[in-house]
Amino acid sequence: MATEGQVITCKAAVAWEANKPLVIEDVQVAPPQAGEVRVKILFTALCHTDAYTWSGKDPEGLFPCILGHEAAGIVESVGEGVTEVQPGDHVIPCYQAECRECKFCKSGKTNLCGKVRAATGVGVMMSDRKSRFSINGKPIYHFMGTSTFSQYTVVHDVSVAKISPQAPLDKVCLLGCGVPTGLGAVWNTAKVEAGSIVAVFGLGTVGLAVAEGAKAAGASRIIGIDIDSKKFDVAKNFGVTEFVNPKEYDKPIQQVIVDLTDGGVDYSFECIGNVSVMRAALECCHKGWGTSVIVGVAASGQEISTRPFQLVTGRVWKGTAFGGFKSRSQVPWLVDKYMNKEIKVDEYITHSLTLAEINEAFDLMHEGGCLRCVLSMHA
Ligand SMILES: NC(=O)c1ccc[n+]([C@@H]2O[C@H](COP(=O)([O-])OP(=O)(O)OC[C@H]3O[C@@H](n4cnc5c(N)ncnc54)[C@H](O)[C@@H]3O)[C@@H](O)[C@H]2O)c1
Ligand SMILES: N[C@@H](CCC(=O)N[C@@H](CSCO)C(=O)NCC(=O)O)C(=O)O
Ligand SMILES: [Zn+2]
Ligand SMILES: [Zn+2]
Repeated sequence: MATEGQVITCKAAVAWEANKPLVIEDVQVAPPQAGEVRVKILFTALCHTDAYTWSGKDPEGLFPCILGHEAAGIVESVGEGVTEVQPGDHVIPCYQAECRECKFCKSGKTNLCGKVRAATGVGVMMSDRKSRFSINGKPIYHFMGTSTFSQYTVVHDVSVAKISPQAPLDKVCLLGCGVPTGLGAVWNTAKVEAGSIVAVFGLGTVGLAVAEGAKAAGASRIIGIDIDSKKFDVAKNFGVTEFVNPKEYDKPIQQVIVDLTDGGVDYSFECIGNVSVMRAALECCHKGWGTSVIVGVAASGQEISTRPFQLVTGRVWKGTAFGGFKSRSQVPWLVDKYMNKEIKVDEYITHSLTLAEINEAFDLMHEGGCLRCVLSMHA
């Protein structure tokens, strides 16, 4: 049955309130308006940022909402004026938009885009500042401009990357967030050179992708730091050469790393979202040139600190969103790299469940053995 122009009623996981179990509801999804695309989501993974917003600690977290931002699907219909995708195209929704026209996109200095950010931060679509999701007339907020925990979602046309129709959607959904973030933190933000010594704090999906990116960049040592020693076996497969568990030392972890590396690392990456670890990650960098990249998302109200002397003496503190990748231009390229076996994706998928099992999937995420859990949306 043709659905174009019609309201679609489908299943979605609704976060009614912070920290309360998600509820699978029948949700009405309005047709896409001008500049919008309605996507049938086939697979979505869970990322820690979904859990962060769900926890109520995200200043941009509005309820009720439909979370989810690491997914893949097929375009169902497009609104007026949409030219770059059409029904049937295989796509990855992109929480970091790329309009190619705004001050940010034209700067050549950042992957951040300003076109729809103000709307996506408050859970609505840009054209009329309204949601396309509702339940019996009650609006449900969008999330990150993607809301992929729904069988159908509506996104801005600047927030969708068209990918190879050959790519397996149950795998490449991961290229919507965690894996590109880690790879890009190394390749785009830090620009790690061959021979570098790298420290990775946090060996979840993002940290492991940092390790993978650092290995590809030719790093000579990749030191993985995690409070869960079970992570090390897996981490070796992603390029980590040495493992440090801070719990096994009395001295501060930055001192441990400095002692291990004759003065500090060339590059460090914080992939946890813990502001104390962010400080340690900066302070374990080598005097004169060491660069630390903040990747983890810390809760509202948290602040970073260090002695300014750390920066005066040449250390550099940076951050990255989506690894600095320009989403619409580079996600298709990442998909092709995966298809050519140049980057890992399958190895990050430890669990597969269905949309109906989403609360179990979040429980799994908080257990050490889970990297990414992929949900089949129409099973
Ligand atoms: N900047 C971005 O664009 C971006 C994109 C995706 C995810 N993120 C963020 O990156 C972070 C990591 O995401 P993930 O999915 O890999 O998370 P994860 O929870 O799977 O991994 C975090 C790891 O850190 C370890 N850890 C926790 N506390 C620690 C400590 N004090 N010292 C050392 N290790 C510790 C955990 O054992 C775990 O292995 C999250 O904060 C997420 O929100 C940011
Ligand atoms: N709303 C949060 C911001 C969270 C955040 O920093 N998000 C990252 C992506 S995390 C993906 O897992 C990001 O891209 N930030 C840049 C942006 O949002 O434009 C808060 O306010 O704390
Ligand atoms: Zn994410
Ligand atoms: Zn832009």
